[in-house]
Amino acid sequence: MKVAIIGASGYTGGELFRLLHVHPRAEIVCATSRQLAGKPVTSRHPHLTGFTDLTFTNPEISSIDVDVAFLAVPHTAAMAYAPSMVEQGIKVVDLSADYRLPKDVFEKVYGVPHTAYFPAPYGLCELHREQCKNASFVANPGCFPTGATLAAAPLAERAHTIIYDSKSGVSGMGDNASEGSHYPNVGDNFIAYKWTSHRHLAEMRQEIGFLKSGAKAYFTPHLLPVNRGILTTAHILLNEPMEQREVERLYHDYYKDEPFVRYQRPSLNSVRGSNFCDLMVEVSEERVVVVSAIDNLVKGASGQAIQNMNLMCGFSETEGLWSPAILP
Ligand SMILES: NC(=O)C1=CN([C@@H]2O[C@H](COP(=O)(O)OP(=O)(O)OC[C@H]3O[C@@H](n4cnc5c(N)ncnc54)[C@H](OP(=O)(O)O)[C@@H]3O)[C@@H](O)[C@H]2O)C=CC1
Ligand SMILES: CC(=O)N[C@@H](CCC(=O)OP(=O)(O)O)C(=O)O
Repeated sequence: MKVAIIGASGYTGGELFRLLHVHPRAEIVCATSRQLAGKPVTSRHPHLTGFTDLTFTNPEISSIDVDVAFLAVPHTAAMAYAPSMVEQGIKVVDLSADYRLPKDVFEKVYGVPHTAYFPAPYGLCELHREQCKNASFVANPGCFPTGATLAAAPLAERAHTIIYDSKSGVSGMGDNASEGSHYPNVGDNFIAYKWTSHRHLAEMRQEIGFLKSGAKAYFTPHLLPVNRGILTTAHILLNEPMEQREVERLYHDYYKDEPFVRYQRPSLNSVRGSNFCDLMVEVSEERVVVVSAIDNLVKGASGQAIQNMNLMCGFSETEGLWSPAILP
């Protein structure tokens, strides 16, 4: 498969390169960056030296001849590319938020008009696998909703309230420097942000609805002084109390055929660089605490995007992704 990465100079673009290099069926032939057009990809991504001779090009999509494209561009930018690429017969995985929500919800949450809306499967593979198989376009989920929804899914139907408390590494902000990502403001520090109003809450609530749960969901994100990873503590308040063993069995059964969900004590170290989501439960009367860990750039973005590409193209879901995490 010939592959294009639109937005290849960013973090998720660089991670797509690293992961696709070992994918047996993918060859990256196009990597775009408007600011770095004409420069070698390795000038931005030295980790790729020896693995690619490509130079960045401008995203002139009418002349791109590929089978698959990843849109690794900021939200509101993807809608400028998605419709015409799909029309050209290219299979597209969009890493941005542009097609994750219905049009009216997107416009409310993101505060901008959606100028090129069409409905798309939501690419949380464990929940929406059938819609993603053979699809020509998939909206890859947000990083926080991925870890949070996987933590809550098996119990959602039995809950009346779900509170997600998440901590993210700084690469979740992308590679644009800002006051919030400035080292002295992040290193040796720990903050909550958008305490009650983060845009990912809409995706989390959408998935709770998909799971036929009437539970109310709430979300507070925090910024951890690490590069990669998201640890989510989901407090799930049940309609009826359950025993520890019963909840454990429920989680084991729910995820028994899922290659990328592991039932074990979660930590960022155990998932870093991998496409795994690790999770574990502890029950106290009506409250179940589920903790999940993912790498925001892999299962939270580029790895899950490749998992979706595999589904869309009829490949084995683990192809190119079956590797363990990197230890510190
Ligand atoms: N970082 C993360 O953990 C996650 C990110 N995502 C989403 O993935 C997408 C990419 O994120 P990330 O890699 O972190 O972002 P970065 O800011 O690191 O990179 C963005 C890339 O998009 C390009 N770009 C920016 N504007 C446009 C435009 N209008 N048209 C074409 N290309 C453009 C940039 O290059 P240039 O400006 O030179 O063209 C750059 O290559 C975003 O939508 C993000 O929300 C999703 C899950 C997790
Ligand atoms: C740490 C950090 O800033 N994280 C980002 C979310 C990361 C992400 O990729 O979300 P989208 O895919 O929806 O853009 C944030 O809170 O907005």
